[in-house]
Amino acid sequence: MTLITDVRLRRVLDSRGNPTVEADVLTESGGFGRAAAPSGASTGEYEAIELPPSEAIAAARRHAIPRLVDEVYAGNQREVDGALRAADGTDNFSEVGANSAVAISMAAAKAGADVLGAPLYQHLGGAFRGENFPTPLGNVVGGGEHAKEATHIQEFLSAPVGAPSVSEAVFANAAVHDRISEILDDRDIPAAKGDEGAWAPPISDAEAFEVVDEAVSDVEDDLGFEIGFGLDIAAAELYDEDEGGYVFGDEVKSTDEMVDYVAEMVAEYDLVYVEDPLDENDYEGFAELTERVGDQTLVCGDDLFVTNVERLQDGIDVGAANSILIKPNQIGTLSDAFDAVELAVRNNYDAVISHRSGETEDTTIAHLAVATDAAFIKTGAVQGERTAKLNELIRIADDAV
Ligand SMILES: O=C(O)[C@@H](CO)OP(=O)(O)O
Ligand SMILES: [Mg+2]
Repeated sequence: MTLITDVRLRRVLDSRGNPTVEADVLTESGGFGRAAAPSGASTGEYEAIELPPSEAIAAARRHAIPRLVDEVYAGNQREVDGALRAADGTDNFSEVGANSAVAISMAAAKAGADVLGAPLYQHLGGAFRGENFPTPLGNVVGGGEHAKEATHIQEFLSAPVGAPSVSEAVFANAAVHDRISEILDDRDIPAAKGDEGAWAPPISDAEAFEVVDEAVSDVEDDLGFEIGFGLDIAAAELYDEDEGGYVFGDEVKSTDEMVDYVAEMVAEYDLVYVEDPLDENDYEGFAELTERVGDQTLVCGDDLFVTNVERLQDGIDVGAANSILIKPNQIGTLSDAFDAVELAVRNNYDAVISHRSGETEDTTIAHLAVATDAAFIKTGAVQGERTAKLNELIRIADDAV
């Protein structure tokens, strides 16, 4: 075990060109770890608080760093994360900022791995991890809060569930992304890209279903293994209480209509995954949908659970879903993210480790997915800050990290 001897914080760019927090953690024996906080656009109401990076850095320097330097061992993740929580003193990291907290938490884990001479996934998950790999969910068409003048549904996600290896799965998602641009071209539809590199064409959700279905089938035929697709509806962003439901342009769907719509899409397109199909406060609606389609598809809570064990437990109690999205920056530390995965797994929920729409080159979530033996990882299909994680998964599988 080696003591943390220095924590350095700085502002760096994220993929949207916004500043974010990067942390370096150094140890007595020369260990080093570096990590950066991602940032959401369609953030959940109950997420831990992201402060403006300069404020988060100043607060962490004042409150957190003195509790870590010469006090805590880098390899003891619970102690690192406990010190961060104690330094903050709130439930939601509103003093220190979840962005500073998560950057330090992840950098300390990397320093701990460095000291051991082990890859991060092994330090976090143990000696027997590294055999199973998550299926990557690749965002190939999208809109919502991630792109203007595009689909109402935030993400259409390619899901190569039959891929024989993680590398083939990663290339399959890139091929679906590419095939979609050809199909759009054939239909004379111009398409910009959204924040995560997905195509953001000015088409209806109904047409997007058709296009993605065609692309997925074509690539499935080419590659010879099963590729399905799924959605992140990000329904909290569509929900408007004053309008009395979910706003899809000129049409407003009531909760019952929304449940029917999603259930119909699951049946029609054999969807393998549906994230945030209803508002983040609607446990009941989630439970009704899960009752209807939970044996056919994953119903995943992102804004609903915000990687928070209390919200997850509430969901488990009412049967709200069968899967949880895990985003370390939604809760602030790796220990909290692990606790959420463990509670999920104990209750037969699949964990899906996820990026944010604002990302950096940081690859921690690739290791987290392998360390937790997660069923899926959602980290885009193309674009540098997304491929950083996908390529790291390929390296982990190749024993080359
Ligand atoms: O809703 C989501 O799942 C994410 C990532 O795709 O988006 P954001 O980071 O904007 O919350
Ligand atoms: Mg989401």
